[in-house]
Amino acid sequence: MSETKSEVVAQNKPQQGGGYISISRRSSIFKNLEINGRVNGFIESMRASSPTHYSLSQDQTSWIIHHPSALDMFEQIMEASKGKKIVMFLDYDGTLSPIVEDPDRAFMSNSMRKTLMKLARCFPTAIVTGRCKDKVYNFVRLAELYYAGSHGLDIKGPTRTSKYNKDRKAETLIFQPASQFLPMIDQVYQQLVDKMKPIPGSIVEHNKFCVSVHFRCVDEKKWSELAHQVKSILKNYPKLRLTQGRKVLEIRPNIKWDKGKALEFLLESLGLSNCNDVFPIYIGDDRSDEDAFKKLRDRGQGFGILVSKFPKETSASYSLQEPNEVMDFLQRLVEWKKVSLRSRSRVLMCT
Ligand SMILES: O=P(O)(O)OC[C@H]1O[C@H](O[C@H]2O[C@H](CO)[C@@H](O)[C@H](O)[C@H]2O)[C@H](O)[C@@H](O)[C@@H]1O
Repeated sequence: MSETKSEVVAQNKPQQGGGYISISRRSSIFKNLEINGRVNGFIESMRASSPTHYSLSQDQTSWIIHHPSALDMFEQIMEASKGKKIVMFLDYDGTLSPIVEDPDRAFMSNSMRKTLMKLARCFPTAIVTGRCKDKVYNFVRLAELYYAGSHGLDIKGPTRTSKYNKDRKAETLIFQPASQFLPMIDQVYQQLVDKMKPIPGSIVEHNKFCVSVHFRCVDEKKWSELAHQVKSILKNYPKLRLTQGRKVLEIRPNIKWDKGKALEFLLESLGLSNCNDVFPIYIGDDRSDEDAFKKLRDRGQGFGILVSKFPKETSASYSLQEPNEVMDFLQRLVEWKKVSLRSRSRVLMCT
């Protein structure tokens, strides 16, 4: 897939705050783009995809003002949700499980699993991930959740009945808007595996409707070779597109479908799409989650929470620093629900 300069710029500063590069860092990236051309720009963007440090306290302060901690703002958030149906959308890597070097070992803690189980008893809950749906299911192992794998290209409803799907037949909800891409994705996966063999540390992961090329463990000196190889394959597949996540290049079908669309589809499946009283909360850490954050802003419903220790450009309203804080937030939601149910039943008993 040939890439023009403006496309590279667009990847560095995705639409509507989809980028993950701090303001000061971004301007230096733009300078680099102009001086060194598109290869360096792409490499800068790869470097910025998963920052490990941050130094400018000025940006840090403005970040906290504009994206306060969802834990600190818990009461205000709950006040805003009053009388509305909360629906939970959760990304997996970096949100429910900590980022680790080996993608096959990104396990979720047992306490996170218990929290999710309780959460799903209180609110409809979906996992929305770039991973293959079955792989993420093996990590989460909760049949009462909705799963949207491959960036929302592979959606499946709960297989265990819960309060929210008891009227539906198990496994009725299945949606795969890009099934015609399966053979192409298989082909590209094979080619990528071959091309990545000489690059130590690279990992090619088959995510069913998408492919991930990981460079977290690749020496930075080899990044441009890796990017070059990926692009040389993709130029023969104009129906695929290249996006970036945290130290990962993602190859996806070039169709108008993303995590935001998946969120909308799931709300529709729950019969909540046209309700004014729905309050979706989306928690995620990666660039692809921005599509969902933006969707919530556009709908004027609920809000997004970005999981990040570092200031990033985002359409999310609040922040949490890491998966442990996500778990605290989810536990508080469960407690809040219990208390509000108890006080409602007390009111009913008194009337
Ligand atoms: O949408 P997500 O659930 O966030 O999936 C995006 C990618 O997540 C995984 O990679 C990331 O986590 C790995 C394990 O912690 C880490 O090694 C890697 O550097 C991260 O990018 C997953 O393996 C990818 O396939 C997903 O595309």
